Amino acid sequence: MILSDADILERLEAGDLVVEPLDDPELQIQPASVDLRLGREFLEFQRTNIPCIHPNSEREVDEYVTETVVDEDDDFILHPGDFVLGTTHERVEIPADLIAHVEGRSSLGRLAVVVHATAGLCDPGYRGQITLELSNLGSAPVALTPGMRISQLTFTELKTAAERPYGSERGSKYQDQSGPQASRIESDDEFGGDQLERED
Ligand SMILES: Nc1ccn([C@H]2C[C@H](O)[C@@H](COP(=O)(O)OP(=O)(O)OP(=O)(O)O)O2)c(=O)n1
Repeated sequence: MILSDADILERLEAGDLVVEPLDDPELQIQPASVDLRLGREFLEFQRTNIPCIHPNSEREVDEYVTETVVDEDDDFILHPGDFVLGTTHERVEIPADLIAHVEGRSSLGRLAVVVHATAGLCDPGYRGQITLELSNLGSAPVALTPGMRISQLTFTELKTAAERPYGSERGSKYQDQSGPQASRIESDDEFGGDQLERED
């Protein structure tokens, strides 16, 4: 069951679902979602000198990203074909019996701005700001202003609460993240290993 505006308000008031700061609830709480605003920090991939990213190489991913913090009242220009990581201004706490989905806003979609290129799921138990995978599929640069409503979060009730919510056991490498976080896929091994053993 997807939470409606009344359900969302009830859970926010109960305090187990957290979206903060929620400065303008009347504007931000939509019929069945909460609009989240764009933060000021961005991570951009270098355009040159990247032979190839090896996801499993220790910290290699970090070497190829540079951080930009947009000044107050300034914009971040997202050029056609760009892929950058941004962040929501709000931090969230998702209780063990809900799962949240990061969705785009139609008004930005109509400008060809995508807010999550691939992954849009916030696990039960997740706490932190949400890293946005921003891309511009159009042919004109688009100015993104920190503080603008950039994405919306929907909440779905689980049939039963997660027994091992995000943060409680292995994995959970993005728990309590603040600002945009580059991929930490290289620590997958440490957290259980994704590589299949070779059969000789
Ligand atoms: N666009 C998104 C999507 C998710 N998350 C946060 C909330 C999720 O609960 C957490 C982990 O997401 P995934 O489970 O999709 O990521 P991984 O499987 O790579 O990480 P882990 O191994 O920690 O589960 O990251 C985020 O900040 N931005």
